[in-house]
Amino acid sequence: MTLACVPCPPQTFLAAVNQVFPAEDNVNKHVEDNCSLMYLNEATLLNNVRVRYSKDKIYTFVANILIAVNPYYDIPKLYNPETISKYRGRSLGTLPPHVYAIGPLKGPPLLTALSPPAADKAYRDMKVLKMSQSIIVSGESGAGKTENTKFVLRYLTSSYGTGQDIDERIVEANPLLEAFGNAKTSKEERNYHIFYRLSAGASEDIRKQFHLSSPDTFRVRPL
Ligand SMILES: Nc1ncnc2c1ncn2[C@@H]1O[C@H](COP(=O)(O)OP(=O)(O)OP(=O)(O)O)[C@@H](O)[C@H]1O
Repeated sequence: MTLACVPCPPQTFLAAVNQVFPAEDNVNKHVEDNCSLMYLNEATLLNNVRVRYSKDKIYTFVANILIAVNPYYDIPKLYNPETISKYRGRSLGTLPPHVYAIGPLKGPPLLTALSPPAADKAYRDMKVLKMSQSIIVSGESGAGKTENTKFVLRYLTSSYGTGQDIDERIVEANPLLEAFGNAKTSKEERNYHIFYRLSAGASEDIRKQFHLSSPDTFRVRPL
């Protein structure tokens, strides 16, 4: 299903009864948490996210999961320092859904889902429960996972950090860490990206030690 950027004009369809689900009369009404929808089904959930997105409200809760729609443009003031301080230490649900609060679709819309609602809750749970916390960020390619992860890092380091540029350092290390997990399996490339980075960037000594040549000359036997 493709979500439109603006609410579509009402249309009439003929459908079998078992394909029809209840919805509120006012299709432009939206709620901050999909669980608060009077009728919860795939269509009402997607409509809620769509209506919110058309108003630049790209974040929506589903209980303690956060859905984010990639806006593909900078929404003014959404991530500025004032917004960061507004969310600091605030319980989940007391402020509108935001990646700073918790744990997130476009062009056609793309969705990223973060669980648990991310940043502030993860930090407070770490302090209170004295346990390491994980934030799961999931979504299709281009959904905004990397961007939202950066927002979370920036939020945590500017709210609770020591003032060093630790967020930049983590963000800069990201492509390198991703290279250990990403591999393309087309005919031209059959290894993890880190291998090509290593063969491209290694000094002469390292190349000799690991028997590496230029990445362009690397071939593996076809499976
Ligand atoms: N919240 C946002 N505000 C503005 N632009 C955004 C936002 N989220 C994503 N984008 C835009 O969408 C692009 C793609 O997002 P991103 O790289 O985070 O996707 P991804 O889910 O990590 O993709 P992949 O899985 O392919 O790495 C970004 O480069 C940025 O231009």
